[in-house]
Amino acid sequence: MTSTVPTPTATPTRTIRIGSRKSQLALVQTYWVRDELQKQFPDLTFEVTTMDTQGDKVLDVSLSKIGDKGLFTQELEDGMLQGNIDFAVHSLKDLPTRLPEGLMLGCITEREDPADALVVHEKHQDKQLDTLPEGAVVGTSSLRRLAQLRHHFPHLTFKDIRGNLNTRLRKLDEGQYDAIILAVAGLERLGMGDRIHQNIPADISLHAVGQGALGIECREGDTDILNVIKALEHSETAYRCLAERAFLRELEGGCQVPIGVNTVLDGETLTLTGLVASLDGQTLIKEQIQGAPSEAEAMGTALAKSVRGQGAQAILDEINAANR
Ligand SMILES: NCc1[nH]cc(CCC(=O)O)c1CC(=O)O
Repeated sequence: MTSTVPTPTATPTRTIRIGSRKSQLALVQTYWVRDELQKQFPDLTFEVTTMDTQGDKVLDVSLSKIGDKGLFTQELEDGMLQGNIDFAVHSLKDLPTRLPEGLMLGCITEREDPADALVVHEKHQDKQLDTLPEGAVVGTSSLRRLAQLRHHFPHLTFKDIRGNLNTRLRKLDEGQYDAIILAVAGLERLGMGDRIHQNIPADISLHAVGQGALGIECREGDTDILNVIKALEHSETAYRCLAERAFLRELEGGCQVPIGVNTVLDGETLTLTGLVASLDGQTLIKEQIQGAPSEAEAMGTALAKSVRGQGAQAILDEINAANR
């Protein structure tokens, strides 16, 4: 007797595995990416895998002391290289400018407001950065924010702060700080935009490279995955962030350094402003370059070389020597 077993002919629907950190902000961002992709690719199945990274585990050490070599990304990157996940969603700001061999930045999504925000304790509701009292304690763990704010507001005292957004807000509300500085984008994404007390203007403090955008990292040359994630690419944000990342890549030597940027894309003209600050806020070296968006990365590199010649190299040498 013969039995006929039907051979499956249709290719099974592929499940695409997305990697994410577990923080509330990371999950909001990752689920946004998943939902947007699901709308565009209804036949694909997406699955989210969460992981703790070094940056989530080590909470008692200042960020500037541990440096930023993939602190928030390495476990996810190992997951991609081992084939356990297909791509990872990051805050672009947390993604190092040099990626491990075999991985690439496959997509940059539309940026939210990249500015920093002042969030104050309720007793300072009527205050702004320039009217906070002498000695008021401002929480930030970013050398970039520290140096620029120290420069403009020498009457303030700065104190390190770590932990996720909710932890930082709790420390502020408990009275451990008079005010803290956070990214506008993170607060907005978590539905806490009402905590933004002052949107810090670019002439006071330039934002971090990639701030406000998401970066999707994948295996180099994984065309199936690239074809999917590219659907979320926002070209204006991508040009701006590629210029910003090239500026940082050319300047950083491993340690966290106070570097700020601003970019504007107006028609076919991309303007990149870059700044390197000394830790004490005494010296700010700031320069600007303009060019075509297709030259974004070359512009970032050229601007970095230019600020180096204007004294940024001495600042970087000093920071690197102190960290050695
Ligand atoms: N390093 C932490 C981090 N990474 C991304 C954001 C906010 C969202 C963004 O900049 O895209 C934050 C928090 C903050 O700086 O306040």
